[in-house]
Amino acid sequence: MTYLSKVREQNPLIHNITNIVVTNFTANGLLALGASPFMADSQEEVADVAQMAASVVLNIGTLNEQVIRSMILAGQSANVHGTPVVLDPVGAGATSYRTEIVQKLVGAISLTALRGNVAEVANVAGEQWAIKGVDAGAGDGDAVGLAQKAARKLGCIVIVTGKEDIITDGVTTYIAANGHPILTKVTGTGCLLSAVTGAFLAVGSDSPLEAVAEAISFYGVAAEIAEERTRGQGPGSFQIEFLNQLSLVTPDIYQKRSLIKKV
Ligand SMILES: Nc1ncnc2c1ncn2[C@@H]1O[C@H](COP(=O)(O)OP(=O)(O)O)[C@@H](O)[C@H]1O
Ligand SMILES: Cc1ncsc1CCOP(=O)(O)O
Ligand SMILES: [Mg+2]
Repeated sequence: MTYLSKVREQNPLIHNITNIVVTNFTANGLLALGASPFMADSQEEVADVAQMAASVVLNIGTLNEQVIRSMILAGQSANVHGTPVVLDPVGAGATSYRTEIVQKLVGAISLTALRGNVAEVANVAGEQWAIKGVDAGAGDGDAVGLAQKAARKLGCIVIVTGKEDIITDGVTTYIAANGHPILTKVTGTGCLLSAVTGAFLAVGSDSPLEAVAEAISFYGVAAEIAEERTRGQGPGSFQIEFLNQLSLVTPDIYQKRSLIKKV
């Protein structure tokens, strides 16, 4: 059985503390997938929401001091209850504030997975890489080596996304090749992927690395099909069709199209 079918069967509750740019898109993407989104960031309730959730996804896209406190409360509540925690370090390294806050979060919370572009993951792991705002800058270093090093250093699964996606726990590494560059023309596709990773982890406690690898590969397959169906129409049509495909891609279609390999 695929983790995709488990997500659709179990409809896991995903607690998101995310940014103001992508909140609606993330909630709709999780619903399309078959998960149950809960966006909650008040300090007064985040520990309770994290306790009832099957997974907690923290995203630093639009930070403020209140939200940081909420992330720590939610993350620690998840840790106490053995609930997976995913961190998306949006823009880490773009400003010294973001760099400092990410270090505070990784010091206070035990992460299950970290998902970012190569520049963000490099910054979290204390390595050098160019960054441009919330996007990875130019760079042609060893992304696989960087991901593995980051996973070992942080003690969690690391997902580095880009043209190809790298998924590693520092020992076993997968490379996923599905996807399409048009994903970079829709804001929040990285953020939604971090939330989708949370949904697969929620049903994948038997084998978290394989659940994450499937999440990433599935997402790329859905994007490819959406692009094929909206070719020439631009990112707006793609965005809508992508949501459709998150709900329509079956385990069978996924398995036929998935291009993922262990390296
Ligand atoms: N050049 C590319 N070709 C194909 N897919 C891409 C490309 N760049 C990014 N993606 C895909 O876009 C999604 C978001 O990744 P990315 O752009 O790295 O994250 P972020 O938006 O957080 O910077 C992932 O599914 C990734 O595989
Ligand atoms: C544009 C922007 N600015 C702050 S958060 C954000 C969204 C980033 O989303 P993603 O990393 O998924 O492209
Ligand atoms: Mg991002």
